[in-house]
Amino acid sequence: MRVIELTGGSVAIAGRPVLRGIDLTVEEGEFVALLGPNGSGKSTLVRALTGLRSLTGGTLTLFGTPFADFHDWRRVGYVPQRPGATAGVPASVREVVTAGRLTHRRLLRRLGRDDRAAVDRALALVGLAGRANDGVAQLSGGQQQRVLIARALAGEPELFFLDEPTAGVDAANQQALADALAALKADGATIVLVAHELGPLTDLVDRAVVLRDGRVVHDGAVPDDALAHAHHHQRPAHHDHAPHVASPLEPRTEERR
Ligand SMILES: Nc1ncnc2c1ncn2[C@@H]1O[C@H](COP(=O)(O)OP(=O)(O)OP(=O)(O)O)[C@@H](O)[C@H]1O
Repeated sequence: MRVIELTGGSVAIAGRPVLRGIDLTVEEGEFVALLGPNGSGKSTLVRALTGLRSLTGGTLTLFGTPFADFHDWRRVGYVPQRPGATAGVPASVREVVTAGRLTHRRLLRRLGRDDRAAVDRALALVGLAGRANDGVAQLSGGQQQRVLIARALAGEPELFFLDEPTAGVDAANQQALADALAALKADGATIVLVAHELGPLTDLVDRAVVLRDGRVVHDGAVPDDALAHAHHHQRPAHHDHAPHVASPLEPRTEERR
């Protein structure tokens, strides 16, 4: 099944073209790496694919459904860019991860056995089962990133977007992430991941799509320069104002509005 089909996808921000006619198809079970220099449009593409940013041109179908008719966001998980989003939040690791179940619960229904099992599985997948009752603020940046990944995993997504989950994350945490994504992939999930260098994720990647200046300049094997060595990665200022991660306790549905 074709999970993502974007044809001629364009986005302009404040009149400036940021994505210019992107064609991208992703099949069920594929692991696609989105690569490209700073400002090439990777995050904007992920936001467009998750409905956080409207396309100004082109057509998009998700799971074979035209975007305008697609409402099954429970099937989609998203881990935004911006490590440290959990810093200073007085919540336990388990509480943050449990927030990932909100779209599965009816309003005011208490957590059920399925919810708790999914939370436990997600915590185990990212290797944080032993830290469930610790405050998130006590964890390192890399571990906090894993908490956000576990929160998205708790929703048991079939299509999973991660925006630079390895940026600024140490080797041990990168390996933990690679293990979690390998397990998710083995379960048949479709994964789209933004990265600068792939490091321990390299072997999981089926296809690399490279953006430059809002266009796809490569779609195929992973290019050599993306394999391991670090690029100097300057985070542009606009990421400090990312509108969609006000709090890790915010339900995913609200992140999408
Ligand atoms: N909210 C915004 N307001 C204004 N310009 C924006 C906004 N979001 C993105 N842009 C611009 O769109 C272009 C693409 O940005 P985007 O974040 O998608 O690139 P990226 O490839 O993800 O870069 P990075 O690797 O730095 O995250 C950049 O020139 C950026 O400045």
